[in-house]
Amino acid sequence: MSDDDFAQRPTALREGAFAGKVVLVSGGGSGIGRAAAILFARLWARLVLCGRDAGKLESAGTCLARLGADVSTHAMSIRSPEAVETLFAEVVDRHGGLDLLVNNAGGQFAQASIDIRPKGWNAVVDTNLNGTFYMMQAAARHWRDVARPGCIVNVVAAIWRGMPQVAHTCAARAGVVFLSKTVATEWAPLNIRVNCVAPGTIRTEGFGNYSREARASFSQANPTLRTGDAWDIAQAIAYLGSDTAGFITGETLNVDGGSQNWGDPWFLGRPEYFELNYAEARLPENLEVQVQ
Ligand SMILES: CCCCC/C=C/C(=O)SCCNC(=O)CCNC(=O)[C@H](O)C(C)(C)COP(=O)(O)OP(=O)(O)OC[C@H]1O[C@@H](n2cnc3c(N)ncnc32)[C@H](O)[C@@H]1OP(=O)(O)O
Ligand SMILES: NC(=O)C1=CN([C@@H]2O[C@H](COP(=O)(O)OP(=O)(O)OC[C@H]3O[C@@H](n4cnc5c(N)ncnc54)[C@H](OP(=O)(O)O)[C@@H]3O)[C@@H](O)[C@H]2O)C=CC1
Repeated sequence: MSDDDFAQRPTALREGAFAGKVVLVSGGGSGIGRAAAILFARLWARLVLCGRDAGKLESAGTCLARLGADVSTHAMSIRSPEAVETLFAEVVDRHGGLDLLVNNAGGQFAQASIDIRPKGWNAVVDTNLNGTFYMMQAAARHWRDVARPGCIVNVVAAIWRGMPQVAHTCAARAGVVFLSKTVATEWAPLNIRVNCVAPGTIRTEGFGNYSREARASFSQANPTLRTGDAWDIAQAIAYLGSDTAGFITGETLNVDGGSQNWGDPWFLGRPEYFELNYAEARLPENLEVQVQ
């Protein structure tokens, strides 16, 4: 996976689908956000990238400019409501408005929930839930004030069976899913659609935060027995953000290789209690059968 690869991969979306549209991608300097930004550039969007690391943003901005996009980059943290307000003022000033917000910034660290300290819990919830809300609210206020339609796509996670060893992010992402369902209704009169994309295990720079053992479990965490890549998620984001999805709101699209049905990621490695050992597993007496 590389910028060059994403610049050429086939896409189901129509060339020019985002012509004249301004798309803001948070966390656009790396991984899923960067792949999505490349896809939007190929669909002729004008791009705004934000994240904390100015170097990552600059590198992504250079790549997008090479693809012909009009792009601005903004180093800031979505955890600061003031920084979010400033970002939106800069976007309006520089691009004249916004059409699509992609809330992709986020992350977590692996720890057993019994050990998570308040500062760590708050860091994760503040980023993934509160930061996402500040961005959504700022976008909605903008669209309300200028009486223009808008669209939001939030990147969450496939949390549907819980996420052992990352309880903080599971709680925050569940919050975003139900926040999205709620405002999809509240903001429908403003002509704003709100949807989520729930990735399963997606091979990105973010994997570097996890041990080798954890990463090995990620590729075994769904019935396809492989990880997805950032392009899988980028395309889902662009679809939900496009006019083609104009009748979809309050929805969550899972792009997870079927992880809702089978397989578990273990962020710190699988605890002994959950090790599978069919050879030594004993059935209750009345279920023992003779195998020929
Ligand atoms: C559905 C299946 C999913 C499968 C796989 C998923 C993969 C991904 O999501 S990959 C992409 C994600 N990218 C990341 O996760 C980025 C890595 N994480 C972070 O950037 C940060 O940890 C953060 C955003 C979650 C927190 O940011 P920040 O406020 O900068 O946090 P601090 O580093 O200052 O730490 C605050 C506090 O948090 C606790 N803590 C942080 N890291 C750890 C750790 N590795 N282990 C334990 N605790 C940690 C700790 O309490 C920190 O306070 P201090 O002790 O005072 O440092
Ligand atoms: N890869 C996977 O398997 C999965 C990923 N996800 C989620 O998808 C999203 C993208 O992850 P991915 O691309 O894999 O990993 P990355 O770590 O590459 O992306 C996370 C991005 O979020 C940005 N970010 C983090 N905190 C903040 C903040 N406070 N303010 C602004 N930007 C911030 C980072 O930028 P910077 O460092 O510049 O701040 C970074 O670009 C994340 O929300 C992630 O948790 C969900 C499920 C699975």
